[in-house]
Amino acid sequence: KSPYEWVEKTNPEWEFNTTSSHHKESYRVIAYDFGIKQNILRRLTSYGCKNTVVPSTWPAAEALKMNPDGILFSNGPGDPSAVPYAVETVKELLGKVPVYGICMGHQLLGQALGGKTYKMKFGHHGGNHPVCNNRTGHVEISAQNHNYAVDPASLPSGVEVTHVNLNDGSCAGLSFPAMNVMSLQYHPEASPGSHDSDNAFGEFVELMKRFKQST
Ligand SMILES: NC(=O)CC[C@H](N)C(=O)O
Repeated sequence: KSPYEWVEKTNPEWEFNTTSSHHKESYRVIAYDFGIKQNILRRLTSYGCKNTVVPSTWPAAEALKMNPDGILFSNGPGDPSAVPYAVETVKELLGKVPVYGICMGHQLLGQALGGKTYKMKFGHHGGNHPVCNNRTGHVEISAQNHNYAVDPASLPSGVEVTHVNLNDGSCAGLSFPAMNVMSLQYHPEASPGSHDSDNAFGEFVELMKRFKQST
């Protein structure tokens, strides 16, 4: 119900990505909690971020007063088109600081950028969904758990589909460089894995770094 700090990293015994701790700078992340998975917070912390979790209803203006280097919109259950208050909050934050959406957060970002979401026939559930990372051309095996998706055809120009689910061609990730936006429809933080997309947290750190250097 009120903001709190998160300081726990992935347990060193279970750390699988030896490069995550190479990020020298520490960035301040405000994480909007729509039903947040603790492992998202552990991965952000392992990548050197200092995280404050805020309730889903936290006003955008209050979040900005906390001087974030970046904002995370978390996963969460239910129909993303049924939470217009959250889309409004995301809209207010767009362009102000780098943002990263995971699952529900990705769907809220899609709507805030002008797109629409739809209910999938069966949804994606399980730990073995192949996703094409269009930027690298690599296939990443991913853990997924969603019943709704962003319709790429509804997105305005400038918004890039960065990841595609290879089972059905649906949108699995977005980027809008003009506003320092990145998002994934699935779970890069999945524990026990797959860990193929873990580096997305590193990309978020790089986004925050570039933004900080440019301001
Ligand atoms: N894991 C999630 O965040 C789920 C996203 C969304 N509520 C869906 O079912 O599509």
